[in-house]
Formats: sequence, structure tokens, C-alpha cells
Amino acid sequence: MNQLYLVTDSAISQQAGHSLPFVVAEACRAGVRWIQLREKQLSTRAFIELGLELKQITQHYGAKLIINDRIDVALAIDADGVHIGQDDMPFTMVRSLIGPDKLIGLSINNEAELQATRHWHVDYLGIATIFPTGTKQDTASILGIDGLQRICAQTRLPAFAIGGIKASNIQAVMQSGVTGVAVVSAICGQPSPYEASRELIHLLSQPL
Ligand SMILES: Cc1ncc(COP(=O)(O)OP(=O)(O)O)c(N)n1
Ligand SMILES: Cc1ncsc1CCOP(=O)(O)O
Ligand SMILES: [Mg+2]
Repeated sequence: MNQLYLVTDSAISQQAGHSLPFVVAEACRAGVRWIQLREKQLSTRAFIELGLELKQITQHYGAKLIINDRIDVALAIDADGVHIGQDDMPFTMVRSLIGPDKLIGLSINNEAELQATRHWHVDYLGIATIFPTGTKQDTASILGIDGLQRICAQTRLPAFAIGGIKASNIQAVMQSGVTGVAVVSAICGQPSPYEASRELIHLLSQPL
């Protein structure tokens, strides 16, 4: 399975003329198998409704649906898992609420945060922020390829790099030893989310 991970953004999708379900369906049709529903402004009711709509799409394609931040929403729609960061609910609380079988992705921004994960049952890491990005305002400092390499060398957990990743830099990112890459604007913000996803998957399939 290719290791391209789509993190969604309704506003960026709309600016490019797409609804979010369209973006997710096109990405899945192109072969993306990790989808994260990330919404910062939606009401709980709208979040659940959108989550259920996306779940139908992801199930159709055999893709995973991960919910950003909201453990309650993930439980309510029986998603495949949740993604949390350093300012979200503490990891051990999330694990006890969501149970041993659901996936938990954890963002780390530096080596100290990686060390803290040692005794936890983390399913994958999101390593942020690799390059400057306009998509998220409250990012931690930029790791660059060097910082990413240092973190990858210290963990055997599956890890997705995120932040400013696009076709022109995806291969340099993969050479850092990361398992996969997560993108927002490189799919949501493109004229054709299908073609953009195909191109990224093609680049991921090339020898390093
Ligand atoms: C795959 C992936 N990696 C990192 C993040 C960032 O999570 P977090 O630090 O909690 O920030 P927000 O996304 O909640 O703004 C992510 N969402 N996905
Ligand atoms: C959610 C998130 N976490 C760290 S950077 C980021 C946004 C990445 O967006 P883009 O792929 O458009 O740079
Ligand atoms: Mg978060």
C-alpha cells in the first residue's frame, strides 16, 4: 500500500472549487488509503454528519478514516482512529477512552516529544513541521530535512512527515527514512485532487 496520507481542509478545498466529499472521493479513487478529517470550526453535529459521509466513501475504497482532535466524534461514528497533538487530550486518556483496537496517531515536533512516546501504544507518528506552510498557523518550529532525519533515526514507529510537502520535495522527504507523507494543500488545493494524488503516489513509488 502506498503511504500517502490526506489531511482534509474544507476551506482550502472550497477555494479550489471542491466540496470535501469530492476531494476525499477523488483522492481515494486515485489510491490514497489514509484520510484524516480535520475541522477546526464545525459544530459537533456538522462534524459528525460530515464524518459519516466520509466514512461511506473511505469504506467503499478500503481506506482508513482518522478523526483529528475529537475523540468523541471518532467514537460516535466508529472511525478507524484519532489523531492528536501535544495540546490535545493526553495520550493515555485517549487510549483508555478509545480502547486498544483503534488507531491513535500522535504529532511530535521535536526529539524530546519523541522520547515521551516510548512507553505508549502509539500506532503512528505525525512528524511536524517539515517545511513552512500556510495551512496551519500555530505550527512549531521548522524541522527541515535534517531535523526529520534525526527524529526518524530514533524511532521504529510508522511515521508520516507533514508540513509544506508537495511534488517538488516529496522524494527528498522520503529519503529521510520516514514511512510516508501527509499533505493538505497538495491535494485539497489543487484543480484536480485525483491527478494531484496520482502524481504524489507515483513519486512515492519511485526508487529512493
Ligand atoms: C498526520 C498528522 N500529523 C500532524 C498533525 C498535526 O496535529 P496537531 O499538532 O494536533 O495539530 P492540528 O492538526 O490539530 O492543528 C496532523 N493533524 N496530522
Ligand atoms: C496539520 C498540520 N500539522 C503540521 S503542518 C500541518 C498542515 C500541513 O498542510 P500543508 O500540507 O498544506 O502544508
Ligand atoms: Mg490537534
